[in-house]
Amino acid sequence: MVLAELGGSISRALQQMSNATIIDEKVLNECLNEITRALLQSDVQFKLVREMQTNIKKIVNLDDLAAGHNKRKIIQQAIFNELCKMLDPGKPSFTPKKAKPSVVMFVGLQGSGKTTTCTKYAYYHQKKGWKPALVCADTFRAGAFDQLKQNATKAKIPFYGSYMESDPVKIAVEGVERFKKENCDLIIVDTSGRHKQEVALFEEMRQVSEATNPDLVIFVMDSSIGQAAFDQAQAFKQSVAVGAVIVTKMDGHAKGGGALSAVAATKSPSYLSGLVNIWMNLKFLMLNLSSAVF
Ligand SMILES: Nc1nc2c(ncn2[C@@H]2O[C@H](COP(=O)(O)OP(=O)(O)OP(=O)(O)O)[C@@H](O)[C@H]2O)c(=O)[nH]1
Repeated sequence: MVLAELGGSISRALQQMSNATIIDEKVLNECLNEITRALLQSDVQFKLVREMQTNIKKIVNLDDLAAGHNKRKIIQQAIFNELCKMLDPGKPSFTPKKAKPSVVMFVGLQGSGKTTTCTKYAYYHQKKGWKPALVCADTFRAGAFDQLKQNATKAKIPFYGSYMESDPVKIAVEGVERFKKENCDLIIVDTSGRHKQEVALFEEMRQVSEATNPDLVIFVMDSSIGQAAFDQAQAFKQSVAVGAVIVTKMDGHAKGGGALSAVAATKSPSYLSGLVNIWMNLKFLMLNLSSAVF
């Protein structure tokens, strides 16, 4: 079930509950069962779903609610709060400020969507008045620089990279320095894809991070890996200071809920709570960057 469908199922369950003439235990249970089913179909961890159900039942004690209380509203609010709690790491993520240079480094598994998302992120901020720039520190994948260059050119965003240099640390430092001198206020460093078992590549990522001292490290994750995202997110978090998570490919995958809840479980301060907004804005870019991006 993709996220839009999950949203639809939850709304329908709440609507059915609201339409009931009398709100009793049976109606509440039916509504919770419907939501539980939808969350499990979206691959959300069973433990989280069960916790959510238990918490709502504790908050909404129908026997104790005196006549006159708006039971529908109380149930809706409790469900809303518990769903938000599932994705809320409890810490805000770093927010770049205009006219003050910020360095944002993108990390993640191979093919998770880092380069694509870097450009969307840069474009999104450019539209909001920032002066972004892109640095390609991916020296591992042939064609990575060309891909970033192509995307950046279409989006009219300055970029830096090299066909000759094989040291990503050197490229990242040079790019960041150059764009700081050019007064760019959002310098985005794209890195190679890597897996937690690739120790040398993890060390390289740590070095890029140490040399560029990013204000924010964004872990980009492909939603199709579902709950397996937890181990990977933990591994990245242990090597570099992951400060936000962007989940990609939510447009066509049934495991989006699993990926979201798994990443939330790592308690990274994240974009998760603002994900839908960011996603809507990024979708706009996809239309504009045409088939080169997708
Ligand atoms: N459907 C869909 N495809 C996406 C999305 N984000 C990226 N892709 C596609 O996924 C593929 C990999 O994306 P890249 O941006 O190259 O991934 P990457 O993480 O930079 O790849 P590496 O540098 O090799 O690790 C490309 O074909 C993208 O067009 C998304 O949100 N939805």
